[in-house]
Amino acid sequence: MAFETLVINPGSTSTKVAVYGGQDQLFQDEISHSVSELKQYDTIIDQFNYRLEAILSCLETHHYPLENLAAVVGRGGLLRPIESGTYLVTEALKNDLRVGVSGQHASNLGGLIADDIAKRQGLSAYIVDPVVVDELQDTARYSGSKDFERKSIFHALNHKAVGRIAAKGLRKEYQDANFVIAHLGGGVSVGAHALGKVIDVNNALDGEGPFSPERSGNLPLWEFTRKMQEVPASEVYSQIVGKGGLVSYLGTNDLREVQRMMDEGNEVASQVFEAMAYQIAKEIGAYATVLKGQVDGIVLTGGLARSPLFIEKIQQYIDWIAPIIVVPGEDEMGALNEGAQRVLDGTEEAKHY
Ligand SMILES: Nc1ncnc2c1ncn2[C@@H]1O[C@H](COP(=O)(O)OP(=O)(O)OP(=O)(O)O)[C@@H](O)[C@H]1O
Ligand SMILES: CCCC(=O)O
Repeated sequence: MAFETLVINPGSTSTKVAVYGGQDQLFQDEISHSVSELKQYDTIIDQFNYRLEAILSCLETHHYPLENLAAVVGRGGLLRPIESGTYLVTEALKNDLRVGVSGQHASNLGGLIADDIAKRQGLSAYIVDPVVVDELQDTARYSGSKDFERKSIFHALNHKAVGRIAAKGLRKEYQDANFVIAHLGGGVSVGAHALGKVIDVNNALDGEGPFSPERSGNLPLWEFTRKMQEVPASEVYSQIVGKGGLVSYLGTNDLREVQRMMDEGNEVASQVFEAMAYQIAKEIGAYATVLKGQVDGIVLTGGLARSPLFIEKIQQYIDWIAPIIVVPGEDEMGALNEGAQRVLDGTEEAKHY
């Protein structure tokens, strides 16, 4: 039996909506939210009704009857640290999404909107592998100061999905293999996957790891602290997430644009391109060390992995470590659906937050 699911993925400037029948996507839409529309709302949670109405009208445009649904699944959110899996949306989970217990993120709306639509049909709502999936080994939690503990915040949904794809390619189960997985998107997260657990990963929302299209990654801390005393508090975080990386060096978060600059002979663009590949490769080497060299494969995924030139640059540093598997782009919608399908068909039990 093919269960139909509604999948909701709120991002910072768009909401993706899709309906699946079993593994097949019946349709997908991306609703764009202009800066001026979003400016009306003080917080992400204040956008709830606006985004909900947009999703409902998208479903109407497709003449999709909500009665056909077996479940609704949303991307979520900055919750408390939890283990990987598909979670039933409960009151406790909704409450933590609303208050932003670990911070504000567009995906906090995923579970809340999924639950609202599910309730209308008397169905359950789920979230799958939110960004706070935490499987860190204890040694990885040390930051170097007793006042700060390292946190696991990364592109868990895509990491886990491509981990399963890579394992299948090696005719193994994900939980029987070791991978270094690098999600290369607007932000970058590189994780050590040991027998199905991400035992260490750079916190992609807090200035750890390599620089990326819009994030700074590690910075010289003392210099940063001094410099940031000169700017308003609201500006400080955006220097790490949003205005860092390619945006800071070249004024764009688009690697394709950077490659156009390089084609026109822009030397700075070429150097920044090289440096981003270098930092990512260095991080991959570090995580291979976390796995003590026992690496079945290195997976390169996300939007940047669509660039053969960028992949080639990284590859030249790391191809001695383990076979490289490139899974370009990401399929968060498919991964959310699969998480819900595993619960609907009884392969997995939904976890409770
Ligand atoms: N064909 C391509 N060639 C080169 N770069 C590409 C290509 N397609 C996408 N990119 C780059 O990938 C980056 C965006 O990746 P992606 O779409 O995975 O990120 P995102 O979803 O916005 O952010 P995140 O993954 O951090 O949530 C941009 O820099 C974009 O220019
Ligand atoms: C940290 C994972 C999510 C994001 O990049 O926004």
